[in-house]
This record gives sequence, C-alpha cells and structure tokens, in this order.
Amino acid sequence: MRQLLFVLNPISGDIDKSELEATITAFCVEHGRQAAFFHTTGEQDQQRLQTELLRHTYDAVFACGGDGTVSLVAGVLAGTSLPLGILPLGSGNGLSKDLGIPQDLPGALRLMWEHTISPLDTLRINNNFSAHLADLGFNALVVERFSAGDTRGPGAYVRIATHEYLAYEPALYRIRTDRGETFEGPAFMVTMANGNTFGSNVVINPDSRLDDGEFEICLIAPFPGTAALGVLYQLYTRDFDASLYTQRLRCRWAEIEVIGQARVLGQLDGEPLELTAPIRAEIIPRSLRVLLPPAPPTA
Ligand SMILES: Nc1ncnc2c1ncn2[C@@H]1O[C@H](COP(=O)(O)OP(=O)(O)OP(=O)(O)O)[C@@H](O)[C@H]1O
Repeated sequence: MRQLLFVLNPISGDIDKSELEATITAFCVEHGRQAAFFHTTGEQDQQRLQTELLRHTYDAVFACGGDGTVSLVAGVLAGTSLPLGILPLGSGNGLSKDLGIPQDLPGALRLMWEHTISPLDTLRINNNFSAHLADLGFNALVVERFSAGDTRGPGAYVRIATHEYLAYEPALYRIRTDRGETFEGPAFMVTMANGNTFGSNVVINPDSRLDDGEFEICLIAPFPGTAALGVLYQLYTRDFDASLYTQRLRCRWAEIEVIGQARVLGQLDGEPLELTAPIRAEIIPRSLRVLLPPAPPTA
C-alpha cells in the first residue's frame, strides 16, 4: 500500500485543518508512502472523485472528514477492490466509531501500515448509497434543518430537535420485508440501519454487524413527552428493544410506503435527501473494503 489518496473536507467538524496536509505528508514520508490530496467543495464531489480515480492509480483512499465525507468516498469505492480508510474529522464520526477506528489522528493514520481489510455491507436506498444509517421521519427533518442552518455542532442539533419535537406530526408507514414481516402504523422515526450508532452516540441498532448480509429497520413509535427521557435513556444505554415504543425488523430488503406521500424527506449518512416513495431499501453484501485495526492476537 504505497500510493494513498486523502479526500479532505475543509469544513467538517468545524476542525482547523490548515496543518493537516503537512501532518499527513510527514507521516507518509516517514513510512515510505506517497500522499496525494483531493479537496471536497460540496459541489460535484462525487463526479470529480470518480474522475480522479480514473486518472491515477491508488492503493487506498482515505476519507478525512465526518460521516458525509466517508459516505461520499465509500459510495465511489463500493463495488471496486480499492479499500477505504477513515480519518475521523467530523462532528459525529458514527461509522468510524462503530468500526473501532481510532478517533485520534496519529492512531487513525497508523492504519496505513497496520491494518486488516474487511469487506462490509452497504445499503442501497432507491438508487442512493448509504454506508451506515439512513432514516425517515423526525431525525431526517432535524438533519435537514441542521444542514440548512449555519451553526454546526451538537448544541445546534439539540436546539433544532427540541424546537421541532413540539410541532412534529408523525407520518403513517406501511412496511414489508423479504422475510414476510410487516408493519403498518405511525412512526416517529424509521431507521434503515447497517451500523449501530449515530455520531451523537445514540445506539439505534445495538449488537448488529456491518457484514452479516442483513440490515435492520428500527422503528420508534410516537411517544408522549413524558416518555421522552426514558426513550432517550434507552437509546444511550444500548437498550433499544427494551422500550414499549420500539421495534426492529431484520431483513435483506424492505419496501416502505409513506401513506399519502409520494416524496419523502430522508437522511442518508447525515445528508438530507428527498426520496420517491414507495422506498426500496436493500443490503448489498460485502460491497466495500475497509481498512480496520488489526484483530488482537488470539490467546
Ligand atoms: N468545501 C466545502 N464547503 C462547504 N461544504 C462542503 C465542502 N466540502 C464538503 N462539504 C459538505 O460537507 C458535508 C459533509 O460533512 P461531514 O459529514 O463530513 O462532516 P460533519 O457534518 O462535520 O460530521 P458528521 O457527519 O460526522 O457529524 C456535505 O454536506 C458536503 O456537501
């Protein structure tokens, strides 16, 4: 693994990245690697990255940003043999936390020369890519408001969520899966989960794997304000299934209708997106090769 491309998002996580290229280059020189850099602009990044990968040969591509940047790079690499590395430099970094990737820069950079390469599943939602978590309902609305605003960080997210919660009208969903399971009714949130944990550390889908050939639909029913703290507590303590208001369907594909709506707001890996309903979500098994910390030696 000699030629490495680093995809840098200058705005992610509100982190100063003025020294980042120099730090990465110094690491690469020290370990006999060559670094090239690609800067995201927020416009046409996917097409530009695809062109870059056609023009030059790399041995791995590192996403240097948050979940949106990881998703951008993963979507371009999925279905190829080129592995994805992650330098977690966003505000949440949900996927990298689920994968046990060190959250500090030197630790994450170490994966350049000390790693195992694992094939992970990814999600296709209509014709869109998602590596980690996607949803419909309340969280998608908050993510959309958050993206449109000019304040980043967890404080802004909580402020928007509290404000939106008061007036939120849950939609009615009709869901069927390849396993013959069905759901019909109102939901506060419908998450299509390949991974476990949002960047906010909310565990929406505990104890599931990113390489099991399946995903979970995690449903949260509308709940009264008096139950909100209890639901939140369960989400932060990996106890999703314990709530009266939660349910999970495990599947390889699902079709989701939103009653009375042909266009539905969703969020895919933290990026808002309008989707055409009915929505088809399916798992694409082992479609993305990812650099992970080496497995600890067995006793
Ligand atoms: N140069 C740029 N200027 C403005 N926006 C950009 C630029 N490059 C990328 N973006 C936007 O950054 C967003 C992705 O940010 P990313 O998710 O990586 O970081 P984050 O939101 O801080 O972290 P996380 O998702 O982990 O909470 C995308 O919406 C993308 O369009």
